[in-house]
Amino acid sequence: MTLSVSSPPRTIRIGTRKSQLALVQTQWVQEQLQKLFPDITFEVHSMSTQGDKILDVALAKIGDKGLFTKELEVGMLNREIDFAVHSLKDLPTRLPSGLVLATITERENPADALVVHEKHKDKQIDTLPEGAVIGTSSLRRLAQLRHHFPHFTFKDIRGNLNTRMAKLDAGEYDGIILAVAGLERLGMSDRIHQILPKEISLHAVGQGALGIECRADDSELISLLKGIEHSKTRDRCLAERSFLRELEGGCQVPIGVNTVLDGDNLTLSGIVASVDGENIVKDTVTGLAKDAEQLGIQLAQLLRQQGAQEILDKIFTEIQRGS
Ligand SMILES: NCc1[nH]cc(CCC(=O)O)c1CC(=O)O
Repeated sequence: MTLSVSSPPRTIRIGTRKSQLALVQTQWVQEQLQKLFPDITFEVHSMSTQGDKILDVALAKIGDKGLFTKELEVGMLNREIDFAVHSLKDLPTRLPSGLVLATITERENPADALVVHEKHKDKQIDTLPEGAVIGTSSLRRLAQLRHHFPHFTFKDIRGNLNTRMAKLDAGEYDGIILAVAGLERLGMSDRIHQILPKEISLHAVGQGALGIECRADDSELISLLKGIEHSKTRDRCLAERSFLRELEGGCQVPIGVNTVLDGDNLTLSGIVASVDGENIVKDTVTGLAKDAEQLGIQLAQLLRQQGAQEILDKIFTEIQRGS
C-alpha cells in the first residue's frame, strides 16, 4: 500500500483513553501501523472519558451510552484526532453518524478469568466455599455466576485493574472475575487462576478484541487501517455485535456470546439472563462467516421467541427506577 506521491505524508493523530490498559492497546496499534507505514507519523493523544471519571457508581446504574467512547468520538468529529482505539466491548453497537468501525484487530482469549485471594489457591470456581464473596461489576458475569453458584455472595467492584487486585489481596473479596485479555495485556497472566469455561460464562460481545473507529469520509485512513485488520476476529465480532444490536442491549446488560470459526462456517451462541440468574435463554446458530451479521440477527430473533425480550425489558425498567 502506498500513499499518493502528490501529497506529503500526513501526521495521523490517534485518540485513546488514559487508562493503563487503553494506553498499552493503543501503543500496540501505533507500533503495528508504524511498521506497515514507516513514512507516516502516528501521534498518540490521550483523553479522559466519562467512564474514567465516575468511579464510585455501579456501572450498571449509569448505563453505557458510550461512557468510554463519547469524548473520543467528539474529538474525531472536531478533527482533533483522526481515529480512536477502543476495547471493542466498550464500543456501542450503534455509532454516531459520520463515524465508522474501520478495523477490528486480532483478538486475545475472549474468556473471563477467576482471580482468587491466595487463601483459595487450591480451589476452583466450583469448590469455593458457601458464601464466598465474588467481585464483579458486570451484570453479565453476575447473572451467569448466580445461575450456577447461587450460594456465593456477589459484591460490586470498580476501579482499574491494580485497584481491583489490591482490594482482592486485602481480603475484601474471595475472588474476582476479570477478562483474560486485560490481564494478559497488562502482564498479569500469572494472576489468572482459572479460565471460566463457556458452560459457566459466555463472554461479552467483542471481548478481547480492539475496535478502531474513524470518520466515515476518511477513505485514505480507512485503507491504511485495513492493514491491521484480522478478518477472522472481524467475522466473529461482527456476528456478536449484530446479535447485541438486534436485542438493543448495551455492554451493561446480561448478554453473553461465544463464537467458533471453522473454515467458512461460523457458530454463534448467545445467552440472555435475568439479573438474579433464575431465567436464562440460550441458543446457537451456524452459518457462513460471510453472513456474520445475518447470523447475529437470526440468533437474536430465536432468543426473542424464547422470552429474551421480557427478561431485558424487566432489567431496563429496574435500571430506570434506580433499583
Ligand atoms: N469494561 C471494562 C473493560 N473493557 C475491556 C476490558 C478488558 C479487555 C477486553 O475485554 O478486551 C475490561 C476489563 C474487564 O472486563 O475485566
